[in-house]
Amino acid sequence: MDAEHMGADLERVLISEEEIQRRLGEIAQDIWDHYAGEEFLLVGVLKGAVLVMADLMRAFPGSAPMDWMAVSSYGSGTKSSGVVRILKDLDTDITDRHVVIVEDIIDSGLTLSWIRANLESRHPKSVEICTLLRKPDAAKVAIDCRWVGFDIPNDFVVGYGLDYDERYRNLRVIGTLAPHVYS
Ligand SMILES: O=P(O)(O)OC[C@H]1O[C@H](OP(=O)(O)OP(=O)(O)O)[C@H](O)[C@@H]1O
Ligand SMILES: Nc1nc2[nH]cnc2c(=O)[nH]1
Repeated sequence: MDAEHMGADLERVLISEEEIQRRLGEIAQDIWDHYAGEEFLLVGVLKGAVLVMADLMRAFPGSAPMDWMAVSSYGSGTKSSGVVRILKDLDTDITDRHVVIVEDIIDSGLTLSWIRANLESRHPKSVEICTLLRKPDAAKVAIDCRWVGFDIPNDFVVGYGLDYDERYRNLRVIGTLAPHVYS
């Protein structure tokens, strides 16, 4: 599908490219200041967080190591199943290290609450969460999230890493899909 058709599938743009980049710049500085020279490991959750990770880490004043996990929670549907399975685990031993989980979105919160508990059981020095998006009205479990880019309404969104059936991840904006896409 070409870019023009992808854009036409959006009903509404919720967050522009400029807004995303500006907010990630602010968060990057805040994370950097928070650890005050101590090393922290960025843990991205595949695949949605790929773009957040790329832009966040490039906004740091220095470098930070990264690692990735892949879990299954949504399949190809639009509802979280709540059943989380590790498809790819970390390459890194996080014992006694500061960890920042990097996510694209907290929706029901089920995925991140499971991942956080899993990582905490490995005895890290600390675990914090950074998410670009959060849907407060969709929360099924409370998540203590230190860095949130934007709170958004409880609608299914795509773009900037977020897909609908593997499409739209490469959109530079975040938006809702037009009804004709689902039918
Ligand atoms: O708060 P929750 O309701 O649990 O939803 C959030 C999860 O859903 C998305 O991943 P998805 O399973 O769609 O996989 P993907 O990142 O590979 O697209 C997102 O990246 C989070 O991991
Ligand atoms: N693409 C997409 N994936 C999600 N995973 C959890 N919530 C969402 C959402 O709103 N959009």
